[in-house]
Amino acid sequence: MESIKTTVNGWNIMESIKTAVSSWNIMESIKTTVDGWSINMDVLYSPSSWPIRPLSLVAMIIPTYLILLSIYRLYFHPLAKFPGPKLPALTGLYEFYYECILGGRYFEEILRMHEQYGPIVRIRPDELHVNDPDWNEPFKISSRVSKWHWYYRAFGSSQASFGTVDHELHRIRRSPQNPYFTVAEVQKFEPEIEHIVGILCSRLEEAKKTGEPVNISNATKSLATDVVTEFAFHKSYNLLSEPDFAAGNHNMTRTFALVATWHRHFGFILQLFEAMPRWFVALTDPSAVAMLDFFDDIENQTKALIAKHKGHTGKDIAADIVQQMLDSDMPEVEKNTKHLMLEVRTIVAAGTETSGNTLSVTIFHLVANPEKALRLKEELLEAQKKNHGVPLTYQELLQLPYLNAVVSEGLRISTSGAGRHPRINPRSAMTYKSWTIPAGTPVSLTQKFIHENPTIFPNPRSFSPERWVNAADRKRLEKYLTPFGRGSRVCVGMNLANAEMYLALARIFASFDLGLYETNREDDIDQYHDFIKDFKL
Ligand code: HEM
Repeated sequence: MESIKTTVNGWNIMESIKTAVSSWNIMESIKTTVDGWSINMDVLYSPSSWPIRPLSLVAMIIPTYLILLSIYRLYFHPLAKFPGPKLPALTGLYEFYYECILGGRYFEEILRMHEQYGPIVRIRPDELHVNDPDWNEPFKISSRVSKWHWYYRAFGSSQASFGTVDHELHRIRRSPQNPYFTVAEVQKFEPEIEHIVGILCSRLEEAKKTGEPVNISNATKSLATDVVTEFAFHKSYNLLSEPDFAAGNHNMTRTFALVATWHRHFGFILQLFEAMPRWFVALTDPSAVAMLDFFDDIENQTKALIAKHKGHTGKDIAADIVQQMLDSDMPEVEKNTKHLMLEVRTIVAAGTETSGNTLSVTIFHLVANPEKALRLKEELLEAQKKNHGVPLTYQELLQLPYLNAVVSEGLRISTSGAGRHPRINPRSAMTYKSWTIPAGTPVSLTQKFIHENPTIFPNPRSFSPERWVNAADRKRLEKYLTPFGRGSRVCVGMNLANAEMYLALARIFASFDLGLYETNREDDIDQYHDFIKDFKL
């Protein structure tokens, strides 16, 4: 055996291997670099038995490694003492099956685990989930928690505020956007929302004349897309004018949710899609092409706006979200085209299916409960009459108790983001009851579970605006109604989403009597998939 000269961090690797396989021939030495370390590594092989010896070494090492890893995860891992089934504690493949193979359905399995093991459960080898509506520690702003990169990379936006991991960096990226999304800014935008809602109403009017059914889900998602694109960069995509309400675009968003889940697990799927020729992507899924076209379009819009604002130094009211970020005190390094483009893409993507889905689910429940739709209509018409026939503004609509109750109940029952929201405290341990969650552990909560908790919201599957009408009840329940998330990562677009909801519901239900057409709750409304994949597949 030749001499071996390999030392990394003082540990003589090859000396150890030599001892272990001293009967083997060592024939060759190659020079390789690992993490910047130059290592003279001798390659082990026996020419007479190649490749049997290396293969048998691999065949020996892999099972040994897996057995040791399993023992570690089950008995010695810092999370080993937490309750939960053995399989998800052993391997992330358990979650992979529910998320990637079944398409975002792990939330149902997590709920089942809680039913069996209690309020805190180990749902992956390295992740805990808590189902307790009163536990807010990971969302307290003072906790300065991070997001979990592995989970949020699914959305391909770790450079945008949504997917930014670190709390402090998130503050730097988010603060410049906040002034653009205030209640006051949204109120200024009210005429544009009115205009876009008007387009939807005229499409409904046409359908009333022709008797054609309207796919309200695609219609409301088009409305949300038109509103958010008009709001962000004053160029409505005008999907409401598409004959089929741009059904392909909305399929594309659902495709994205599935691609995103695979991307979370493998980390390269989105880049792979982006690098593939379009014709090849079309072979796998035509709606994925639409997704890539959408990415390109947002990139082009952002570049055009950057060019338009070049040289502008004003700190006055921003003309669009790109100018808002360019004019802000955000460090220059954050103002590069890629970062701005990812922010715009995230804002548009986050503001379409969410608002559209909430609106269509709310409309469904009103139409499925005609007495509630009638109560809403009467409230709206009465208020309008008192206002001398002039339709109420957003601010005036906010004063209507039943409409308020309908919006709250719609937000509760739709919970358009069904997925979990993992947070990490990298600095210190978190405490849940008698449990100490080690620093650095991803711990998740799922808003949908709180919104459907029968002790807080009795009969949670029933659409009941009435539970919000009494002021004392509303005060007690509002604490648990957090469809827009919590803490420093709360939805930046919530004021816009609220304005859309109030204005669209008010105009639609004051003017139309809708009925259901080939729609049932089980197949068309209930949420079977994580995040935005709302329909049963
Ligand atoms: C009913 C409609 C909406 C719902 C239910 C909703 C829900 C949420 C939730 C739950 C989060 C937090 C996610 C997390 O913690 O991981 C969030 C964040 C976000 N939402 Fe919304 N959203 C809605 C509408 C909108 C709209 C209209 C926009 C854009 C105008 C928008 C843009 C965003 C962005 C950019 C974030 C990331 C915020 C950050 O981390 O700084 N959302 N949304």
